[in-house]
Amino acid sequence: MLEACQLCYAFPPQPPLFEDVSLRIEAGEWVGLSGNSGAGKSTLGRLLAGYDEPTAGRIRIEGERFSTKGLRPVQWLPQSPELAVNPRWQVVRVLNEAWEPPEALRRAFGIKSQWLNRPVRTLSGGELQRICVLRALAPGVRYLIADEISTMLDPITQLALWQALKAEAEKRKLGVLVISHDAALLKRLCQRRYHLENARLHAAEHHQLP
Ligand SMILES: Nc1ncnc2c1ncn2[C@@H]1O[C@H](COP(=O)(O)OP(=O)(O)OP(=O)(O)O)[C@@H](O)[C@H]1O
Repeated sequence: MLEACQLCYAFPPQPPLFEDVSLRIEAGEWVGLSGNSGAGKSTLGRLLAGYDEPTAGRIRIEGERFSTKGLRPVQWLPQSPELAVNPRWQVVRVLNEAWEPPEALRRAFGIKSQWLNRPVRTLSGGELQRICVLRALAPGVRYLIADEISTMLDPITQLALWQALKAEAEKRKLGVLVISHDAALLKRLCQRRYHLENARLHAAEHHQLP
């Protein structure tokens, strides 16, 4: 289980973004996170992945601290994938940075072989997002923070991405935190949902998958 206990965080001199924020994600569980723009969802995602330190509170996997050196067990997938890659690298180098995804998985994520030898900067945002999602599924990764990852995709590609990710996450018992403004998407994908508001996390009503 990925567990965050009583997290506090602020960007001084702004008022605290979080006060006593706690959440847990079980292995294999999909949890939703909503909140108004600026509420702090991405900041929370970065804290969970270990990119920043909370000013108070703790983040543990199975009760243990985890290393943020090398491959992170918690992967944060940001809304803007171009910020997470070296634009001069070829697509294949980015995709294979932590592991070599098999061809069947490349197909499942809609990644075309003809992209592989192109420079990353020549991909569209939606194409690059799929590369980054598959790159993050390296063995050893246990939790994903999917931060608005499908916003830039058309509805059909969006559905295909979530289906591919769902299938792979189930196979590997990955826990996933889906951050989105799309309430219908969160209801469809997530067993439990939280809403971030006024520095606190509120549990939304329980929702069974259809
Ligand atoms: N490095 C920083 N320095 C100062 N303020 C920051 C920094 N990063 C984020 N903020 C501020 O913290 C607040 C929360 O930002 P964050 O990106 O976490 O919000 P969000 O809920 O993900 O928003 P959105 O839905 O618009 O993506 C915002 O008011 C933002 O301007």
